[in-house]
Amino acid sequence: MKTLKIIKIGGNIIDDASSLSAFIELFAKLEGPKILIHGGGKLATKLATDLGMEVNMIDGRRVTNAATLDIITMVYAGKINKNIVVQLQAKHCNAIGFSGADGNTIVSKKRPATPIDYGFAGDIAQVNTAVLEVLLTQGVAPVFCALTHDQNGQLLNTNADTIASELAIAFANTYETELYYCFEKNGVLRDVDDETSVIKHISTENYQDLMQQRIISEGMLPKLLNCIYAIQKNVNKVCIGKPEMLSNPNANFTTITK
Ligand SMILES: Nc1ncnc2c1ncn2[C@@H]1O[C@H](COP(=O)(O)OP(=O)(O)O)[C@@H](O)[C@H]1O
Ligand SMILES: CC(=O)N[C@@H](CCC(=O)OP(=O)(O)O)C(=O)O
Repeated sequence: MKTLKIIKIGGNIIDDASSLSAFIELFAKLEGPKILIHGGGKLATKLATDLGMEVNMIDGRRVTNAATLDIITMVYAGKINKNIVVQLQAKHCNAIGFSGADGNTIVSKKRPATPIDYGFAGDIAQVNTAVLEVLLTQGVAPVFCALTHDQNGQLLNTNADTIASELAIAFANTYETELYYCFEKNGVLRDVDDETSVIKHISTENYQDLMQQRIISEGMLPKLLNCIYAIQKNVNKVCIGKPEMLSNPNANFTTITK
């Protein structure tokens, strides 16, 4: 079976021009089929705040009203997605930008309003891989932003970490899938301010202890839950760390195991 690399980059990499261009260079050089998923929550928060809009995050997830949905559509599907695609083209990596509506690739359901009303937030119901398979076999890299659709005309905000794990799971029958969460830290840290405190292995058995000890908080909460879910659903490899882990297996990063 061929290996498919599914790589997610977070807000702090996107926000920093030199980190982003270093990542783009690394991604462009990766051999074989690959998919990139980007977040951008940080930039959306900044723009919304600059416009005097209230930003409400609960457990690392954004409460998305109609005005917020407009902002994130412009930021995620527009500015960030196109900026990444154009930079990949400059490195001779052919790429195409996607939301879940494009090619009907990711269909989601609006999250129920109870117990917490997240507004226009979508939980993924279906991933359609056919269009993506065609691109992957042509050597084209799909680049996903954090938007899905309900097939009824509504875009929905979906956590980028979740999009990455659901894409990896959807391809797990046809490829050896490797899922990498790249962000600005070395991995999941025992002490968030100490880059040397990387937890090298997290398993489906010990992750709940880490949650209970509050070692995991904010954006790391949905990230780790997505990692655990992916490894349980037969994704072959799941890692969290700096982009260097993509080219250096000896780098310090976190691996999630069954
Ligand atoms: N134990 C931990 N190890 C590393 N980061 C953590 C931990 N707990 C919380 N975090 C926070 O989670 C953030 C990553 O989540 P998030 O802000 O959503 O980033 P991204 O945009 O990369 O997905 C880190 O920047 C860090 O502040
Ligand atoms: C529902 C939800 O929370 N969606 C996220 C989507 C963006 C994202 O995931 O960005 P990062 O990966 O950079 O955090 C949000 O709007 O913040």
